Amino acid sequence: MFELSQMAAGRASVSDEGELLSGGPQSLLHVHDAVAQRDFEPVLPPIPDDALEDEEDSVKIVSLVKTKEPLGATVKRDTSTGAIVVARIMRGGAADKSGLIHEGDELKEVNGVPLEHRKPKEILPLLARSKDEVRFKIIPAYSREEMSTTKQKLFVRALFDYDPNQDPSIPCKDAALTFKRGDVLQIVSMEDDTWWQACHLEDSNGGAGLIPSKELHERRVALQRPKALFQPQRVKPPGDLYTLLKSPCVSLPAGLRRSFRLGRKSSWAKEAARFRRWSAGVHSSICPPTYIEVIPYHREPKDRHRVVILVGPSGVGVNELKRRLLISDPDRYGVTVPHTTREKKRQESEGVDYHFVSVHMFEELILSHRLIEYGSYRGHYYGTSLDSVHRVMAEGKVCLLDVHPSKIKRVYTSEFKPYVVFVKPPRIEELRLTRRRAKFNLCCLMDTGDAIFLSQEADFEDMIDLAENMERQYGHLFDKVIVNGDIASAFRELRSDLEKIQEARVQWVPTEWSFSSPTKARRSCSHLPSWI
Ligand SMILES: Nc1ncnc2c1ncn2[C@@H]1O[C@H](COP(=O)(O)OP(=O)(O)OP(=O)(O)O)[C@@H](O)[C@H]1O
Repeated sequence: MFELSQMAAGRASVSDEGELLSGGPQSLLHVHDAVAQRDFEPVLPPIPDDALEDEEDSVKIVSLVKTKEPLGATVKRDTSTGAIVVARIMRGGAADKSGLIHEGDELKEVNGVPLEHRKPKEILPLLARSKDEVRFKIIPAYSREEMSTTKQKLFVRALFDYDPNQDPSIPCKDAALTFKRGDVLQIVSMEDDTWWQACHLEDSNGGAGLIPSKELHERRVALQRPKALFQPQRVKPPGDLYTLLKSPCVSLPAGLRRSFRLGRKSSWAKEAARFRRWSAGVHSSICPPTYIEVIPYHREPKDRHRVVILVGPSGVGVNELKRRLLISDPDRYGVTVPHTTREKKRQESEGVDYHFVSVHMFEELILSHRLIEYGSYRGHYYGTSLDSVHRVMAEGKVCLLDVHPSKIKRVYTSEFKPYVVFVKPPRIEELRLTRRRAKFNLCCLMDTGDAIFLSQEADFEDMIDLAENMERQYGHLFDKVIVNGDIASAFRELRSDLEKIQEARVQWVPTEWSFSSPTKARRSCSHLPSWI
């Protein structure tokens, strides 16, 4: 490791300052004497003979003892002045720990060798040549006070995967941080607009690494997006569909039987998928998911469980996963009972299958904003109320909610603390294989007794397209993505993830939940305060 041995240029060393601050009145007198005798000063290396007169105030000589650990700094040439400056100090690295070299500092000399007219790559051999000690002559960029005010604790959850080995523009691969979507990172520096520095939460002792800044990632995604526009066979104007989508009853009721949703799928859902493809391609103004600011949440045993929201394109397997969770642990998981205005069937029970209400009562629920989502089917209303979620939570169960992602915002509050799982279809080959094996493509029986035949290939493509659009539009709200290829593996992964969440000592939740309740989740990056 490089260790600090001395610093110079007429300043007290860090440890001297510490002593000055820690004493009482006696110490103060002692310090006064010491200052009067000027014996507080560290032993300085001789001021270089060639130091310019006007540099004396600002030049600093820093000596570091050399060990095997790298210095943890990068240098670059300032294009306007030609000077060699410290481009980056890796947090937790040897240079950072020394506290004596900072970003923006100008390097004048290394071991007495002037750096004027040298290229950054010529500096490494100079460092390598030095044996026990490396001595830098530096013109500091900032005072130490300025530096300390810029440091804050900021935690974010990454909303995309990052592998520096796949990134040709990373300034230094070895200095980069690999992360996966969902990882919580501590941001330690945002001074650079393009490359931030962060460390993994579980690795807070380790050094920081470079990660793409929010702006950089957004720019990159925006550059990739035009590809979507060049798929002529898939881009289709919406026609009459816009009118349909503007209708107040387009959202999917939660807790409804699968057959209802499948029936819906064969009618407007396919067109909706095409519309969304078109609108996403043409009006791609939505910010891509980057990082969301999070804070720790320490769940107390008396606290209610977080609501688990399962979302995904129709037919992907949301209901199947929900069903398996309920069967696997009925004491732990519960589902809401929906409201409907249709007649009760003979075998059905009030409050078990549905809450059977009048149209007037249903409209009251709509007007009082007590419904998370609602829709109409064959002339009857169906909907899921906030109260029904409360009821499941009050039983001490984890409420499994299955809503369209546009409705997540209705429960995106500290009251429900939703944990959102996005169920995603696998690649088309696996989707074909697994669903054909399960004979899903052959025929689906509706609760009316009608059999509908699905045009399998188009459905698979629509499902994948819908999933992509959902992820693009609502990805910032997803805590977990489960790819539902093999149903048994997807279920195992989901169950173990939910158990981990419930048992975790600390959970990371959006910062905005700490400000108000209920809170509105906003999609636009520019408006969401915790979206950085
Ligand atoms: N991984 C899988 N492999 C094979 N079949 C699956 C898989 N996941 C789900 N299925 C089957 O696909 C069909 C549709 O699943 P499911 O009803 O859960 O979809 P959904 O996402 O709830 O869609 P909808 O809301 O339209 O009902 C069901 O018959 C289910 O058993």
